[in-house]
Amino acid sequence: MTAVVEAEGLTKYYRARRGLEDLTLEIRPGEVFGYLGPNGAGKTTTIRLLLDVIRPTRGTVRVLGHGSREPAARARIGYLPGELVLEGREKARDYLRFLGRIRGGVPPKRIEELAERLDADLSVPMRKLSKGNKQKVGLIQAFMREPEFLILDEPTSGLDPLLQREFLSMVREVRVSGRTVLMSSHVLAEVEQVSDRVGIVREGRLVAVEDVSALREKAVRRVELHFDAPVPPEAFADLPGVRELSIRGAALACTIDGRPDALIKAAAGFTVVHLVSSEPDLEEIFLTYYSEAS
Ligand SMILES: Nc1ncnc2c1ncn2[C@@H]1O[C@H](COP(=O)(O)OP(=O)(O)OP(=O)(O)O)[C@@H](O)[C@H]1O
Repeated sequence: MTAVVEAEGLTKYYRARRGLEDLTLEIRPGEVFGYLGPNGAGKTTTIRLLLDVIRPTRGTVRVLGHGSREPAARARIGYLPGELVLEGREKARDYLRFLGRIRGGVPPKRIEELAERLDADLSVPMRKLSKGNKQKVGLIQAFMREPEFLILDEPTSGLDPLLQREFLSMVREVRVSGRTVLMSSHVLAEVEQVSDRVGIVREGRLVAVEDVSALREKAVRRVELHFDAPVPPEAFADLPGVRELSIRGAALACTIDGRPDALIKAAAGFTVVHLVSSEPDLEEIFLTYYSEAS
């Protein structure tokens, strides 16, 4: 099967400033690929190169089997830009219907269905849309044609948590229908819920590509356990993967590298009344990769 994205040594400099350095990456048909990195890492640069909005300094990229300069792939892609410009007096509904017509006949009903799911107000003139509503209009135009390949740049920015969940279920539906998604984000927690694989980009370089399950195992987490009575520190000494252990009476706190299995088995000998496990922080995962690289 042809890869949906095939990038080879893809590099972009904005004059002397590095946007992206030597990206080699394959995105497979039918997968949700999460593209993670902090602000300025090079995510938007990558996406713009895929879409031929900007041209590479070096390297090549093929999208849906076409070179990035051939327009053939564009009609098969749904795209949500990171900074969507929507202006004018036209109502959002009219704008979407217009886009639907020029992009091969999207039934108005489909636009209304998506608007309802995302709780978007389409009766507002574009220039008066709130940030959240703008993002919803952007999502509707990206999803409405049911494209083969969806490229979403920071899709949840400006959406409240309930709508973020709705959005994630829309992504899952795209995946179930066998289509492909590339989604950039700086929030690991949302990406890991829907992605098959994630790429981590930092300072213009792809530092890792991992199956989400493998990434979770590698992640560092802070864990707290509270017991019904003080526990003996010896019971928790030298557990594999457990670091920065502190035990004060009935409360235990530590950091876990990877699997929490050893800690859970040790704790099972006592009565646990409360457990707090923080979501792994993206920054901490980067640190895991840095320590591996050095
Ligand atoms: N048009 C441009 N001119 C000059 N430098 C640019 C331009 N666009 C991006 N850059 C620089 O390239 C680097 C990568 O930026 P990019 O926008 O790709 O990052 P990002 O990961 O998408 O971050 P964000 O989430 O903030 O958009 C940054 O250092 C940025 O300042």
